[in-house]
Amino acid sequence: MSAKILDGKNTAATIRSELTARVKALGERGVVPGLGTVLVGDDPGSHAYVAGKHRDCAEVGIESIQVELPATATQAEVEAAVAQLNKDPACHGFIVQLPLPKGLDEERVLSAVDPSKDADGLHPQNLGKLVLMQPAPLPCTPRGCLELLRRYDVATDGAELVVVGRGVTAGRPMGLLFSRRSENATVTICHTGTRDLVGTVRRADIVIAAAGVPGVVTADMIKPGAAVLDVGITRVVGPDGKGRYTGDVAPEVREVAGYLAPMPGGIGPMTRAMLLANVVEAAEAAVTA
Ligand SMILES: Nc1nc(=O)c2c([nH]1)NC[C@@H]1CN(c3ccc(C(=O)N[C@@H](CCC(=O)O)C(=O)O)cc3)C=[N+]21
Repeated sequence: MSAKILDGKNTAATIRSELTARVKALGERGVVPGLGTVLVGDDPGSHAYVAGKHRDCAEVGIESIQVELPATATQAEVEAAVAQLNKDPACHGFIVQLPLPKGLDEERVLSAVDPSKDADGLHPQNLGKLVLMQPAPLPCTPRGCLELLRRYDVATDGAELVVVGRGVTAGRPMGLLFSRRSENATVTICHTGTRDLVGTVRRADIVIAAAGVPGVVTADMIKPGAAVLDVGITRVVGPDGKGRYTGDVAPEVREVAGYLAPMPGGIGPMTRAMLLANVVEAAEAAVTA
């Protein structure tokens, strides 16, 4: 039996149509939500991702504010771009596309973002609020995983949930989100120091693969019927010289898992949809403030 596909592409389209209605309601109150992006350098992957985000904005009626800087930009120049979006009233939320070119201090740049405009949910203050379980914009990838599981009625309450990867944008906040009382999963985070990766992942009812290591989650690690979400996305250059993307989940997993959020078509589109949701929510908060 092949896994039921958790279709992030379709679900994200549904979410965008729901957001379109909320953007229309904001428009009737004279507010057009705006998403800003700061893109530094010429990494082709980053350019493609940012272009996708602006396409999504156009579909939903969110205004796009794009700031592009050359790979040679200094720390001060990047921080000046952040300061400009912080004070731009048309921008309700923005992101600094990661990774930044070498030599730039990512943490300092992210700390410079106005926490109320942090569409990525990655500002230290908002990550702190996630620990404290206070209301704040949530990191888009964990929120996308949660939303996808909810919409397919995959229960998290009491589930053994194993995250592979401890990165700041996905793995680490994932554990915090799913261990909340409202999600109620028992969370384990695996990483390069994990002694028994196979045995640990095999206990999981829900596996979230977010290591950024192609194929690290293999079929022998999956308890039959488990839900598997592929969050990994690594650009690899094939023998033909063309770049393509690979997930963290090996293809054979599909035959063992009960549910699979594939890459592509799974968490990537959901991540983008949650970015839009964070911007719409920031604009709604600005109206009611
Ligand atoms: N500040 C910041 N915020 C991010 O959210 C962020 C980032 N930096 N840096 C890079 C990673 C990666 N990321 C992806 C989002 C969507 C897809 C996506 O939509 N992927 C499609 C395939 C590609 C496509 O069709 O365009 C899919 O999985 O179906 C991929 C990757 C966000 N990131």
